[in-house]
Amino acid sequence: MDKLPTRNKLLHHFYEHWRPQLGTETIPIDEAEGRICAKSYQSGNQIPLVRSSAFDGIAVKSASFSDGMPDTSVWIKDQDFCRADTGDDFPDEFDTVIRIEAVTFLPESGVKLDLSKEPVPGEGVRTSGSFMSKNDELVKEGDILTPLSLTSLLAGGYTTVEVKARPRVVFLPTGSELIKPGTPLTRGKNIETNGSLIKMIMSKWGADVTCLPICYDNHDSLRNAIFTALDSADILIVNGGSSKGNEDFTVHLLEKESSFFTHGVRCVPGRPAVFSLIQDKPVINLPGPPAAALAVLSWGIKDLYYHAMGSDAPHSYQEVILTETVSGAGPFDLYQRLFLYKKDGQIYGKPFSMKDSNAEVNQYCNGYTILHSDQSYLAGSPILADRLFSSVR
Ligand SMILES: Nc1nc2c(c(=O)[nH]1)N[C@H]1C(S)=C(S)[C@@H](COP(=O)(O)OP(=O)(O)OC[C@H]3O[C@@H](n4cnc5c(N)ncnc54)[C@H](O)[C@@H]3O)O[C@H]1N2
Ligand code: MOO
Repeated sequence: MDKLPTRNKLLHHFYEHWRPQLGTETIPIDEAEGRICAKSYQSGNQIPLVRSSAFDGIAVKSASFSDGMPDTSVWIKDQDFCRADTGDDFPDEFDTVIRIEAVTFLPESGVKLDLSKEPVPGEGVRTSGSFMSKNDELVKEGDILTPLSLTSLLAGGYTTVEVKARPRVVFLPTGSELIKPGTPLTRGKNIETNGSLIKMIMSKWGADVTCLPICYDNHDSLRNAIFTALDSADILIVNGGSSKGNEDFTVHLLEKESSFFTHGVRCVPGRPAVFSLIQDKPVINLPGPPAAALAVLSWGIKDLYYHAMGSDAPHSYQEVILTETVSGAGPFDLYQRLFLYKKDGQIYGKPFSMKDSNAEVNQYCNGYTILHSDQSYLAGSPILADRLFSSVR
């Protein structure tokens, strides 16, 4: 068991053998939030192009102040000064801006300035390129595009952006005991729920997810289903049949058909997960139990999904206080589901235990942490948690 690779080693080893080959597409910037940028972009614009006022005020000639404070009561608008509000350009004969709060406009003409000292040339002026310079780097290949970085692209002169294609994820549930949701439960049957879990979570990452009909435990049908699925998949997830059961065909089939194959990870639940490559595409055998499927999805498939697009998986890590002591899982790391909640300004993580029903776990679980092998974690100690879906209340 100790020989099983850690999560990091497993993924690292997998990435050494896998060269993702996703295409790209060019889309409108307003539709690109969360997508992965396919190339670097530099600004085509210099903003402001010449200069602009840093605040609401009047633009003046600094030379007027070279011999001390001038008699501004005789100033003529648009000759000795002009209005220049925040972001405004102004004529070249002016070079300095005075805040409007220091200016009183006199009834006839002229102004009264309430200044403690003469303005320095260039004061109150944003210089050319001070907001954005031509050729400033805006985004890099592999960046996850955010509303902010996308506004930089707009300012830099772009209206579309080239992004990595959304990976096509195909989910193949296997197991003769499985029935479609909505089918009345009968003895020995179990409702297929992992497909919806994968679809809901991965769609949020931007994946294009297709869930196939349940494939019953039959070697030839499973083989057919896998190869048909590969025609339209960039990533294939085969669920169930990962362990040692009589009908656990998946693991053997993948071992036989793959160019790269690794079975097992030093983390529970999810220990018998398979990461393999067929036709240079990742084929993951996700263990059937829903807790195992969630664990492998969180640390493994998410990483791999973003790696396919040349990016790193985003996480919402946060230090929280563990509310109950948890002993680890011996030589295995433990994927510990948590209920994250806020009390008196502090965020806590309540670990679920084997005693908690699935209904209770699924009702409250909104995060997880991974506890290291051979360690106990005491109630009251800080741990690093990652959010799963909903925000913490
Ligand atoms: N003798 C041993 N038994 C088991 C071992 C072992 O080492 N020796 N490993 C255990 C571990 S750990 C895990 S994890 C599971 C792995 O199970 P499989 O991946 O082989 O999955 P199945 O046997 O097909 O199903 C297990 C369980 O999960 C339910 N399931 C399957 N698919 C779905 C789905 N899409 N949605 C909801 N639930 C699903 C299935 O009905 C079973 O109840 O093996 C242990 N056994
Ligand atoms: O690794 Mo398995 O039951 O512990 O998911």
